[in-house]
Amino acid sequence: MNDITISIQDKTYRSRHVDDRQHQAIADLQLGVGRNEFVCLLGPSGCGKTTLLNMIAGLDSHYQGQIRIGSQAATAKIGYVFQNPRLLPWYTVRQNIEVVFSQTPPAALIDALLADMQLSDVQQVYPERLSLGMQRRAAIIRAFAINPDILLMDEPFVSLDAPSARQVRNLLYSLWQQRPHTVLFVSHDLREAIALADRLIFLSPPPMRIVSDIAVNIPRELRNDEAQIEAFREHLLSQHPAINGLL
Ligand SMILES: Nc1ncnc2c1ncn2[C@@H]1O[C@H](COP(=O)(O)OP(=O)(O)OP(=O)(O)O)[C@@H](O)[C@H]1O
Repeated sequence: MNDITISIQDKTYRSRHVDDRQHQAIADLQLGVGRNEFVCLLGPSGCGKTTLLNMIAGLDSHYQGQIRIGSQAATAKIGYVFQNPRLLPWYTVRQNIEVVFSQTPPAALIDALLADMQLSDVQQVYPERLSLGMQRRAAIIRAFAINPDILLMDEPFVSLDAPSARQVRNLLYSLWQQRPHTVLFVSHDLREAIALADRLIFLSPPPMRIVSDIAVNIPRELRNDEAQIEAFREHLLSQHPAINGLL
């Protein structure tokens, strides 16, 4: 059974300016995501990936179509990790996680997540003193802490150097294996997407549609093995040459 069922007939941005220009961002997009599936969305810059995540998160309801999360869309809990970590500078790392709870924050869970993401030692530090990689890890903890029905991640490793991106990616992957969640993850990096995903969804330039939907069959214990990732990538690109133009 799908955890997310997306059926968008049309998402058009209408300019409020006098010339009333329109931009059709999404047309006829159908996508189902299974429970605890990790799905990566890949497509050219500006194709509409963030637009789609915002629609799933309920931040944008101006479209024709339906997005169903679990059995009842209205009460779904959404965790959203943005491109920018968006930590509050006047709160410590721990307070930035606790702030998402309207009632008493679950201290033991937060302790465990801080340990899993290797941030226990800096939990009382303010974000400006952290590296960008650490800030990203704190943002990931904040999203996991609410135990969301759906976890949306919009290029959460963008602008990290390669070793930091690899470290955060590996920590995220082991966190997700311990605490499975349904994830929609936007990436521009095919190797990163192959290392993380159960499925890769390749998207067209606007109006955005699904071009290819490809299962990644590399066993979980081999996702750290760069040779495996590279071999899968080369095979994928040779079988689906059109994908080259979408990255
Ligand atoms: N509020 C808006 N009004 C008008 N057009 C918009 C608005 N927001 C986004 N767009 C346009 O919709 C298209 C899709 O934008 P979106 O940010 O969703 O793309 P994206 O695939 O996430 O891009 P990137 O990979 O660069 O982050 C772009 O052409 C963008 O200019």
